[in-house]
Amino acid sequence: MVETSGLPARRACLRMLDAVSRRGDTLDVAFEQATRNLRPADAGLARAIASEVLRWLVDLDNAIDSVTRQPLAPDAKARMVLRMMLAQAWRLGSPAHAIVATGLPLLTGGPRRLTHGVFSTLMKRPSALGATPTLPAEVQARWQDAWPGRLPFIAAALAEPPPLDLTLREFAQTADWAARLDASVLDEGHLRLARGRNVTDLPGYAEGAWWVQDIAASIPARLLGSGKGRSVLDLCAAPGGKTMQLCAAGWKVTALDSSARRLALLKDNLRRTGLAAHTIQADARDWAPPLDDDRQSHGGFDAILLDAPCTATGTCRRHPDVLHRISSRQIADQTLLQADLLTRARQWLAPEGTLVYAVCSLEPEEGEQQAQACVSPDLDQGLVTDPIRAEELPFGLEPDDQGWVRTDPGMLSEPGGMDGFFIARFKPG
Ligand SMILES: C[S@@+](CC[C@H](N)C(=O)[O-])C[C@H]1O[C@@H](n2cnc3c(N)ncnc32)[C@H](O)[C@@H]1O
Repeated sequence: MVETSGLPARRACLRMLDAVSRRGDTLDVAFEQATRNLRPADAGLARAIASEVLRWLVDLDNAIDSVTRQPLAPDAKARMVLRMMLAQAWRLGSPAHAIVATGLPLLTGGPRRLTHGVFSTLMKRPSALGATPTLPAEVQARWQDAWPGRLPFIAAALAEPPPLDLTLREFAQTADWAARLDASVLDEGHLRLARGRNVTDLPGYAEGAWWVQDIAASIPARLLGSGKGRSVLDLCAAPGGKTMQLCAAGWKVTALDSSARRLALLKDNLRRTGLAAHTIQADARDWAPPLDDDRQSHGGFDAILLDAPCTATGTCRRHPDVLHRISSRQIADQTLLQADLLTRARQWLAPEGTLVYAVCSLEPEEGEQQAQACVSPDLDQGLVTDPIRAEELPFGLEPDDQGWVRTDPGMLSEPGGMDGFFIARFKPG
């Protein structure tokens, strides 16, 4: 049977949204599974529709509910298909006839007439989407509590997918690569390109002259400065954005990660960029550095970068699934893991060493509260803050009163925003 062109992309999109909303999968995992057999253009379209649905889900639902007499069940297939149809009309500018032709066939045996009726009614009205997406109630409550003054800016930043940021292997070539890539310079060694460009087709990709990395994600490794052959442990390293920064800055890098799949990506990245690190697949909670020749102790690393696993809510612009998947339970689970990893990292630091802790999360439990616990005077092997200075940060960002850094997606809004990160730097106390 010949399928309507464009239908495979919509089927894959529906599968992705199902995996995120029912199974709690990340959008990345759902994408990989649902688009395995699709042409790249169809896979890209499936992801674009799914991302817009997740970004605007509350507003799309409000529009749907405004024209149905009986609200559709929250998990009804017809509701998900309508969300996809409306996102294509209002966000991607697809023509209504194509949306109907590729939307209704997804509802075999389902309420096609009702779905068509709801869509047609809404198409006679102006778009129901404002300038800023409405956040899910739980997220709104959490962030209102944590960042009352910043919440409107964070929500506004969610309206559009982010631009494409690159970190360069050779900082000295910043101006050359900006010209070759038609990019703007965000900082020395960091470029920003308009979104929508195919990464692997860009000049410099094949020879590993750069890698994709949001400007906020580039800050933690920069705070360790130049390595000059000293040793650094990149404790949760894959897929290796920060490992590559550290290698390029002259550190002797040990890159550890528990995920074999992600560590394989890290190794591919090192091969492509011609950089070298010692890689280890291990759970950091079961691992210990090998002992020195005298077999008495490990002398400790000159630096440790702990870019800890987290809820990743700071990446909500590129991963809008976090708005719907992350609840207080996941925050609590990640917080325990981070505290464990911090306890171990502390023990592996040389007496004059530096530890940078980072999370791409907007939840204070994973950021400020972890840092506060690290500098508690009650701790054996406690740490003290090594305050981050304003001149170490790009774009006029300022550290807070404690010498820590908090970024959010509403910052740097003029050139297109940045991910939300918490970053602190410590020394042995
Ligand atoms: C935020 S990501 C790291 C991103 C990476 N630093 C980069 O810049 O590309 C967190 C990583 O922690 C790893 N991870 C999670 N739990 C771990 C554990 N117990 N031990 C070691 N690695 C772990 C995950 O596999 C994931 O790759």
